[in-house]
Amino acid sequence: MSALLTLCASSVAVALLVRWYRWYTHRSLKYIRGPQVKSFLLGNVRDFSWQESVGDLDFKYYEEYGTSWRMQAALGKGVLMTADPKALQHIMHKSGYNYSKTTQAQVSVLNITGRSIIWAPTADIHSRHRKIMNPAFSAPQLRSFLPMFRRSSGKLCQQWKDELLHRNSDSLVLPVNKWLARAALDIIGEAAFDYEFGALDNSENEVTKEYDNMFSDSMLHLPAWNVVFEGLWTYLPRSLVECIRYMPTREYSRFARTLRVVNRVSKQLVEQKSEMLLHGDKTNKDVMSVLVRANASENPGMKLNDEEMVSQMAALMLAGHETTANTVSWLLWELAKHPEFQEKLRVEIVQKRSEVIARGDADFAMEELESMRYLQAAMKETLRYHNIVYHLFRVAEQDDIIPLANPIRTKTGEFITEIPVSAGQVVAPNIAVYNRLPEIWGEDAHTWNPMRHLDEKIDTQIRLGMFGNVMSFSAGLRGCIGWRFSVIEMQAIVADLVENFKFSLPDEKPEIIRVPAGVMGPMVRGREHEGMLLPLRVTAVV
Ligand code: HEM
Repeated sequence: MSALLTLCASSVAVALLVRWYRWYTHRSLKYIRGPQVKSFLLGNVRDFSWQESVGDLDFKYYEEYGTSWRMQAALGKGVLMTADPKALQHIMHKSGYNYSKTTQAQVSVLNITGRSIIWAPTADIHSRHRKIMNPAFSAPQLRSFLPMFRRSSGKLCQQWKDELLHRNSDSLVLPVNKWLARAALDIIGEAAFDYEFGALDNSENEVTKEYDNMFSDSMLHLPAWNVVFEGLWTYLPRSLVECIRYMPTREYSRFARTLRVVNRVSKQLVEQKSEMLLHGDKTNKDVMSVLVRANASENPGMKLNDEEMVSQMAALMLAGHETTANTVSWLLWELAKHPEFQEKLRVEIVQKRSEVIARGDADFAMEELESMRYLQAAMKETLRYHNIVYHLFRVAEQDDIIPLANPIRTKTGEFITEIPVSAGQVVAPNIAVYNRLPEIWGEDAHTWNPMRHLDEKIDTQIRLGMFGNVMSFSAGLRGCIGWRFSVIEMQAIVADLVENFKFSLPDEKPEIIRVPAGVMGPMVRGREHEGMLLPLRVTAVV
């Protein structure tokens, strides 16, 4: 028995070694410049995941090496990082499914959402998911959500007014990110599942509690062993890697706990909606109902199975609430730092309000929100400047040649305009740097300046992003399916908040850092133990 075990263990070890050796020696990127690697085991991964504020290292390396450089993942694996517009267009738009998600990216998503669209590992699985989900994200379907978004933002405003009344004050410092996360959870609940989380009414709701600080609890400052361990995943059989979610570590058990709660609710909802469909009820417009109907009318080979259907809920909650809530939080923070722009925005909203009143309507129509130039510019600029997702990780399925708009100097001093990569090469589109390229956004790219979107000076020769050409929603076949949902939601919330409240920095002027916790979120320096936090002084507009 023990001989058999030894044989098995040795075979696994040899197989691992062979796979690793193949990776290590394949068409390398060693001639491309990049930051020094202090540890073979950790590569540069730990430097990035421990940087104090997202972008600190990225912007430094961009200054040193240009728009493409080599970094090193765990166990000596080279990664091509690029913010080069032509390279990104090639990878995200022109290559179809040639650049798929890396094993680490897929398995992390599997741990958080199950077998959802975000996880979908292959072209055929992903296109099947996307086909079923697309109808639920069509522009007319999403526009019909506006009144509901406005109801939620109205509720948020009322809660803040009640707080002010309760404290008998016209101004108060509030953790705006926490409130916005609860509003966004209620919105995704109602729009996506016709389900009331009641998060704004009750922060003790189990789902609200599970999502609170989920990323900072699990992915902020990953320990060294975790980095090496995740580096090993590429060399292990997929079925084994997928079992990792059952390991009782900080990261995996936090995700597993959240997923258990979400799946329980989700299962009931899918059953309920399938039941409604069986009884001929096709009236519900929420995303999940549209999904259940689209799935029912699809031919058997293209359908999502039960597990996949249930997983979409976790995916939508994961992708659709904190991303939007954090973006709005950053937007309010920037308004607090730019009071003149904030006032211009308020005047714009108030002017449109008088048109609504003159017309005898109760609220803004979609066209009115979309015609608010300062509002649109503030959203685009915040998405650009405070991108919640900062790196993507893709792997080339076939040998390829990546073209560059900006030639880079190699270690030997030669300038190259394209980078040949082998199948299996990991490529990391760098959203943080692309969104700050002076050649696209202007010399003041490192300044939050919404006016750039009104001056029409942005270089859009290479079209990449979905909204304002920013990369924050990613791009191409696997770009954010919910970008329109998010934009409509953000404009509904911001217009309401700015019409009703003024935002300023708290007296103690807390230093806000953009922590790298898988996604980028705000924390107060010195109060990191409180988790994600963005406090602002909120004053009622009278
Ligand atoms: C400011 C808000 C948002 C940002 C910054 C954002 C960003 C992103 C990014 C960068 C991706 C690509 C991830 C990758 O390739 O690994 C993505 C994908 C996705 N997003 Fe969003 N997102 C936002 C809002 C939303 C909303 C509101 C929803 C749903 C209601 C949503 C649903 C999704 C889904 C389902 C995917 C996976 C798409 C696919 O793989 O085909 N997102 N998002």
